[in-house]
Amino acid sequence: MEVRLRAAEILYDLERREAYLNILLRNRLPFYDLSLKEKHFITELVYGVTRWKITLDYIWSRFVRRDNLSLFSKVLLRLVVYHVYFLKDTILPVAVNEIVEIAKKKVPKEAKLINAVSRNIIREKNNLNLNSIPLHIRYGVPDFILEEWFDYIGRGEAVKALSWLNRSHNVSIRVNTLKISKKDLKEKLLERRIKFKDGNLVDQALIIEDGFDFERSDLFNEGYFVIQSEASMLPALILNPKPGNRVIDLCSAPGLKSTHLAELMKNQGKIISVDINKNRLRLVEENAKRLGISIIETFSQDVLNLPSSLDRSFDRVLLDAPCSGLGVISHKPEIKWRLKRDDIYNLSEMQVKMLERAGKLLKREGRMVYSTCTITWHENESVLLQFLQRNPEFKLVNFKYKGELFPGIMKVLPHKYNTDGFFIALIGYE
Ligand SMILES: C[S@@+](CC[C@H](N)C(=O)[O-])C[C@H]1O[C@@H](n2cnc3c(N)ncnc32)[C@H](O)[C@@H]1O
Repeated sequence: MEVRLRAAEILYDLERREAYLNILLRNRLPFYDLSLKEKHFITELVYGVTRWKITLDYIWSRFVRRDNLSLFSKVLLRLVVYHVYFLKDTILPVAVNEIVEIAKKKVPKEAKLINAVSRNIIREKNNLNLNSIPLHIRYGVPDFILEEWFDYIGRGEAVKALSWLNRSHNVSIRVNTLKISKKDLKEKLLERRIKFKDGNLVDQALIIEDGFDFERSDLFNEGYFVIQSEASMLPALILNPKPGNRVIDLCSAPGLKSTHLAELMKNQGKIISVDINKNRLRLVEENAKRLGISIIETFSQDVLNLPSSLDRSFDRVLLDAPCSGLGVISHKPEIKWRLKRDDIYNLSEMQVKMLERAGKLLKREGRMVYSTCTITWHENESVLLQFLQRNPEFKLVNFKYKGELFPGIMKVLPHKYNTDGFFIALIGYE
């Protein structure tokens, strides 16, 4: 019973405290007296239920008339539906009995109802008319996100992207070539019987194929790698800084891209890593230290309030803007339920202002990258268009990546490149 109880507690806290799923798991799993297999099952349950929340709610609520059910009971009913429709290898009566036992302990007044509803869900499981379910509920996203994606990338691509984003994928790492070669890191992984393969998109990336307690490993502590999706490695590669450059990374925490820039610069030159959040900026410092990087200087500041003394003084500017994060919902599925339609428009307005400030920092011959980890027109192309219209001295700069020519913009759709969704634009002076 403990596995399902822990999963229910995590799901309850995720919603009640607006917490983050990966952080809840990282903080709690090590303290459960459970096998690795059981911990994997907790992870599967909490990710699955969070991804499909809207679909699970749609199904159980057809059997419940009252609308004042406690959050914990809702979580338990989501778990029941998830077992019924999404898990192949479960003995349903055992799972449901356990969930009812949890209900008796945690929500005794609603336990009878949970029991009755669960039996009804199981009895009716083959009578669900898929065609009657609204599309966004079938694909497990809020309606406005599906509308946005149908408009932005077309129906076919949107459905493929969602199918990719609604699953778990192997984690990738970026080899820190300041400390170790890719070949030597591969040998060390092999010695530890950790399965991996080469990245799909980035030479410096390795994809880890089975469970590996990354942050507790000696290889991580030695600073041999960074945990980073391949898509997130592209902005630094496309910005292509040179050793000795003066670089500014405007929204830098926790420092994945700042440290990547430093590595590409062979730890020579200067990087100013700005972030509005002081606590998160500390993570940049910790990461730089672990990775053996000495050219990063952190600066806690709102991008919009950067002093004019910095203007026109950087060879490279990176604006990895705060965004709605819809490209990373495969590993942060809670994001999609917290986002509101207006958030996208508000973010877009802020991103345009940030990009205008960023442009002023660039030297005449310099290059700037605007990137987001999201898939919305308003936060990507629309921001660029507004910026270029208001600042005609700038243009998009064509670039090549792995032999392919990109017209200033690389739109990484997750299913096409088998990595997070990302948007990267390279900008320079006319
Ligand atoms: C997408 S994350 C950056 C990830 C980072 N580039 C990396 O690769 O590790 C966005 C960051 O922007 C910061 N941020 C948000 N608004 C800001 C502002 N007005 N000025 C500076 N930083 C800001 C947030 O604190 C957050 O750390």
